[in-house]
Amino acid sequence: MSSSSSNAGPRAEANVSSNARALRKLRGVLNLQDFEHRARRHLPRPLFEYVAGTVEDGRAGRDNQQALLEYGLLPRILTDVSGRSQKVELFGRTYDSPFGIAPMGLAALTAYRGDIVLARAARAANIPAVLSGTSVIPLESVMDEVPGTWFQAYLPGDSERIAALLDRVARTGCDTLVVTVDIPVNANRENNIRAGFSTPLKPSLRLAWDGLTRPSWLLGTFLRTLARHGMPHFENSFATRGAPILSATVLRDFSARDHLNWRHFAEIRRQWRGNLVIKGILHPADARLAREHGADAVIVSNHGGRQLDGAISPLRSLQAVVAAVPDLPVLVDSGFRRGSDVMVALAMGARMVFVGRPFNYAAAIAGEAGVAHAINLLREEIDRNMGMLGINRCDELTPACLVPRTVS
Ligand SMILES: Cc1cc2nc3c(=O)[nH]c(=O)nc-3n(C[C@H](O)[C@H](O)[C@H](O)COP(=O)(O)O)c2cc1C
Repeated sequence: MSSSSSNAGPRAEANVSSNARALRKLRGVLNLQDFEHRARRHLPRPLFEYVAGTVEDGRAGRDNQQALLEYGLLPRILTDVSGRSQKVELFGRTYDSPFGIAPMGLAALTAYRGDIVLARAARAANIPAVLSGTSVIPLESVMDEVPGTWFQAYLPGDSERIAALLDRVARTGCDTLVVTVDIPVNANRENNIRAGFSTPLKPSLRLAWDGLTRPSWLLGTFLRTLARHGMPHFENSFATRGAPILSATVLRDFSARDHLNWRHFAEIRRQWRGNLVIKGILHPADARLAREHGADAVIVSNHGGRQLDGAISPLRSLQAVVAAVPDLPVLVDSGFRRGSDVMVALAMGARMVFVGRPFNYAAAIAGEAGVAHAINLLREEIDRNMGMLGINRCDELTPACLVPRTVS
């Protein structure tokens, strides 16, 4: 018997038992919101607050929920919905659902190998996933393991450093670059300060206690990462490796993000040959400028309520953005949790919706099986809702499917 076949038994058994463990953790998780309660119990408080939190008074975050309540769906009946398909086409590729996984920094700190876990689950379900520029796994490793993953960059207003990073990204074979533009200055995340979260994390008794009281995260994510991959660093902010994630002294380099402007974007367009997406637009005029400067798609977003407090929900400007750039795919994120939420956005003209936090929690709680479960839940909700709305395809969703409602 070859050594590989003699190992297959124990390895297969280990996989079965880890799947069984994951399934146990997912029991009772019936929708995307359910992941949050589990994650609160699983993650150390500073990390949970970092993911869950918004900014200042949480107005932008609340408006993401409020705006969704202001639209109802108007079903048609007896239309024969037996041919339902939620596939959508984007950049010449057909995805199996009209949603994807938004970029989230430090995903490998909340879940073991989080960025890879998210990307693998997305690939298995044939939906897009975006690797954050604030990630701690080198983008080369992620792109090697999961080709087709998109990459998101936070760029400084510095042509040389932009060019060097884009060179690096292009060398990985990545075909879709997302440039996030709604973070010219650091947001006022008071909740992070209160919860003891900072980047880099500063070692302290409180942090140690927060970790010790979450042993499954401590052993299964943090210590496992340290043992197998060493101290995580910010790997993908620039062309070269950045600071370690746990450090008493090092400051993250945010330099010159406030210098970034359309001239840089034009340079990016000249250099980047793949699909170019601009993330963090709310104003229709900016969508028009994005198109004029060569963007291939825009993501209408208020960053999940994490940047400008008081910023409107992207849903409030979505239709105006679609009207401003009718020939460009318009994508959207911030606060979408239900299949019906996704459908409201599609009815307003979005091609695809991105979802953040719930996928992060799902990876933290149950790894790839957790993310697959989250994707399936949302996919099934969309499928059911298509049936009940009387449609077979996403492009049948139009403003005629929506009725504004007055919410007191
Ligand atoms: C923990 C966390 C980290 C994030 N990091 C990034 C990032 O590195 N780059 C980025 O463009 N957006 C980042 N975002 C914003 C998301 O891409 C997305 O816009 C937002 O989460 C969508 O809102 P939702 O979480 O309510 O679905 C982050 C969001 C969260 C929750």
